[in-house]
Order: sequence, then structure tokens, then C-alpha cells
Amino acid sequence: MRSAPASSWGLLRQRDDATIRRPGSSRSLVKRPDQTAQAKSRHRSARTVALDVLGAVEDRRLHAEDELDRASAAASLDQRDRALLLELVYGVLRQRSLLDWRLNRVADRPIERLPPPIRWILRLGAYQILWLTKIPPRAAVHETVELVRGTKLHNRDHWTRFVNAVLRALLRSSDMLLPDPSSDPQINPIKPIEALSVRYSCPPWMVERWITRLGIEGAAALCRQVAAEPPLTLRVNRIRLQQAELLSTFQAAGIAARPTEVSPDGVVVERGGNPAELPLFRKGGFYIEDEAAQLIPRLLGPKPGERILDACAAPGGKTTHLTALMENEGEVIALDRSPSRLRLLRENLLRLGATNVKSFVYDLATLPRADRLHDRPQPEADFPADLLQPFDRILLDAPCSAFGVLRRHPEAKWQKSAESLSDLHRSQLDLLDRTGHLLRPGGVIVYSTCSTEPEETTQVIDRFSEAHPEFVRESVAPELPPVAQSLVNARGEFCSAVNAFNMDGFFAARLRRSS
Ligand SMILES: C[S@@+](CC[C@H](N)C(=O)[O-])C[C@H]1O[C@@H](n2cnc3c(N)ncnc32)[C@H](O)[C@@H]1O
Repeated sequence: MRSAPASSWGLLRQRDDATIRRPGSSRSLVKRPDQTAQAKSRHRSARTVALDVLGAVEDRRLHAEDELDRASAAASLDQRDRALLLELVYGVLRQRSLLDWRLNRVADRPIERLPPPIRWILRLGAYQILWLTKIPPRAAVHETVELVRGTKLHNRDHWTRFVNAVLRALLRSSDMLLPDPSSDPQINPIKPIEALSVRYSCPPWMVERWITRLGIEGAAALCRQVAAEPPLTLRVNRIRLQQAELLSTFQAAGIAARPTEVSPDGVVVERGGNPAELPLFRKGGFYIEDEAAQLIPRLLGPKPGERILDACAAPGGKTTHLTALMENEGEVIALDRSPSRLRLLRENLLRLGATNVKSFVYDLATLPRADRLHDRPQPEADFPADLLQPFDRILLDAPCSAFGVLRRHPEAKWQKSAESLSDLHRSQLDLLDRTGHLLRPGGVIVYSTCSTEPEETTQVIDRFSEAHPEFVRESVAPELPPVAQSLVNARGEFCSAVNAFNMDGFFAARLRRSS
């Protein structure tokens, strides 16, 4: 359900690459001179908040991004604390299986059987020892062991000694970061699920599913994509300025950035300051959005003056892009069933200067089907009458598993199940079924998801097409530049599952209503 992060957390992800230890790199035990008392206490508070966030995200199945926002505001962390907190939380979530694999090699009992706070404390310690170069490993051990004292566990002295012993054993043995090559799929195909699952920290059921569908190499490519750190990508708001102006503003502010390879509207921020702190952000110069997401509104081919429905619109990334492509002329009706998300959409409309949008809180699952739309005796109170006029184009950016954006929401890997995909399939088909008939004959609908799993993509389109021969599939190829033709599958749909442009995994199909 979630697309690229829209909060400032996404922007804090840039950092000095030298602070990160890559798998296989050697560990430094050298004490750094910048470990002042102030820095130590800052690190300690960031660690304490990180532990709370990781525990809450697991227990209550929360989104890490939301919990990070809440917890860091409550703890009044400054920007440097927040950066460390972000690094710890996302780093641990992204490398969870690999950390457990390493810890299991030095602990005298399985990590999975430990009380949850101890599990997370060990992962936090291991991540700092194995990945972060700016924190001396011995300091990381000491500060991490201190976290045990803040827990509500009985027998804290026992757990303090245990965490200390495991992390010190890890310090002594940290030369082998990745699983043994004998279980690497390229060398030994007998245990590919375990090897990929550990190496890329993906749950085994997910890896198994991908191996069955794509083979070992295909699954490995997908796992690599999920494990990678995503780029910080922005979309220039053409209502306010052009891409070249955005790039020169960044250059003047010391922010290194480059145009995206496919999207004509995108900019990738490589390093430098925080773009959200520039006045241009508040003035609506850009929106934080992955490149794949930027391509979806273009597949619809919106024109100035048209009437367009954005059926699942919040927080408004694609709505505001549609209005920019329409040069603010014509009308966009934006619906979402979530009042809080619709509030975000309205804030984004204001910030980005999108003036041709009417937005409504509305649950599409209650939209009357085609034969009942016009002959109801009394419309429901919340029914937007604007839906009675046919639309030229419709975007249905459907709620989905968000498998394609797992690299941005690593906690979600551990919150999903294969079973949820069949529920999503039913609801996606139902939404497509209900919205399709709002199009005028000759109109175009684009169905999109930030997932490329077949249940949510090709299978939805196949079942919809079988039931509705009046909708004709059209290839998205003409809507994309030549460089992006590799993103069009053999059926003419957009699919960025594994791609050469470092985009998230999106799917989109385009259908035209013939009668
Ligand atoms: C993938 S997100 C949309 C992202 C949005 N298009 C953007 O680019 O910013 C899907 C949205 O569908 C909304 N949604 C889910 N079920 C819905 C329903 N039955 N009716 C209306 N909106 C729904 C969710 O609240 C969520 O905001």
C-alpha cells in the first residue's frame, strides 16, 4: 500500500558512504578521536530510541517510517541523532537475517529463541560492529550492553553478561560476513532458499516463491534489488520550475544531483545537504518519488482540459503529477478511503500548486456497479456526484502488497504473508471492476501497483479482460522513451521488477474502453 517515503526520513538517507562497512570489508578496531562524551551520549539516546522503534514495529506491525517520526519527535532528537537512528533502524531491518546468521555462529543458543528485546539489542550491536566504521567496535559493544539495563526483563544482570559475551565473541570472529560459500546458490544449488534468504535478508517463503517462478538466478536478482539501499529520487514539479532549474539550485546549495535516466521529470540526489531544507521544497519545487512511480501517470497520456479520475489517490504523488502534465487545465477527481491520507494529499496539492483537483474521502468498494450507478433512488450521503460524469482517463493505483518497494520499507518483509496476496487479488479485481465503467467509450484506464507479483498484476488484468471484452488492452510502449523499452513485458505492460535503472518494482497495464 505504501509507495516511496514522503517524509523527511527519505531525505536523511544520504550520508557519507565511508561510514558504512560493506559485506566482506575488514573491520577496524582503531579508536577514533571524535568520541567525545557528547557524541557518546547522543549515540546512546539514538540507540535507545532505535531499540524502542524496532520492538514496536515488530510487536504492533507498524511502519518503521511512521514510528521513526513519532519516536524521534518524542525524544527531541536533533538532526545528527536522527541520522544515526535512521541508520540503525533501517540497517538492522535491512540486514536482519544476515545479522542473525552471524550471531548464531557465536551465541550458545538460537537468536530466534531469545526474548525480543535481547534479540533486537544483539542485532543493533552486531550491525554497529559489522557495518558502521565511525563507531569503534568496542564502544559499540559497551553502549549496546548498556541497553539491557533499560529493559524491563527479569534477570538483567544475566542478560547483560550474555549480550556482552556474544558481542565480544562477534568482535573476535568478524572476518566472514557472508554465508559459507558451500551454501551459496552459485556454487551449491542444494540449499538456494537458505543461502539467498540469509544473504539478502528475505524471508524463506518469499525466496521460495521467487525461485519457483523465476529460477535461482531470477530470484537472486530480485533479492538483490530488495536488499539494496534505494536512491533518493525527486520529481520536479513542472508547475513551478523545470528540471534544469532544479539541478542548478541543488548545485548552488552544494547538493550533488543528476537527471534520472528514463523519467523526464526526475532527479537523483547523490550526496550533499538535505534538499527538504531548501526553501524550494516548501515552495513546491519538487516531490520525493521513485522514478518508476514517476512513469505511471505518463502511461495514462493525460492532456490539458481532460476529465481524469485518480481513484486511489493519497498521498497525491501521482495526482500532483497528473495535474502538472495537464498544465493545471481540466479536472482531476481524487478519491481515497483514508481521511488521514487524504489530508496529506490536500497538503501536497497546496504545496505543489495543483489547482484543478477536487478530492473526496470515498471507499471505492462501495461504488455501485455499472447497472446501478444512475438508477439509485437516493445516492448515499458520501457519494461524490462528480463520479456521475464519464471520465476521459482513469488511474487506478491500487492498494497492493508493496513487494516492489520492500527496499524502502524493509520491515514489511517480515510482516507479509503469501495468503494476503489472494485477498489483495480479490479486492484489486473488485476495484477495477467498479471503476472501469466510469470511463467514457474511447477512454483509457491505467491499472498500476507497486508490486510485480502475478496475483496482483497480470492475473488481475486477465480476469478483468475475460469478464469485460469491451476493454481492449493497449501496449504502454508508445508512452515510454526508447531507452525504457526493456521495461515493457511481452504483453505490452510496464514491469520494472528487476531493471537496469535502479527503480522500484512497479507494474502498469493500459486498457481502452471500446463501447
Ligand atoms: C498505492 S496507494 C496510492 C498512492 C497514490 N496514488 C500516490 O501516488 O501517492 C493506494 C491508496 O489506496 C487507498 N485505498 C485502499 N482501498 C481503497 C478503497 N476501497 N477505496 C479508496 N481508496 C482506497 C489507500 O488508502 C491508499 O492511499
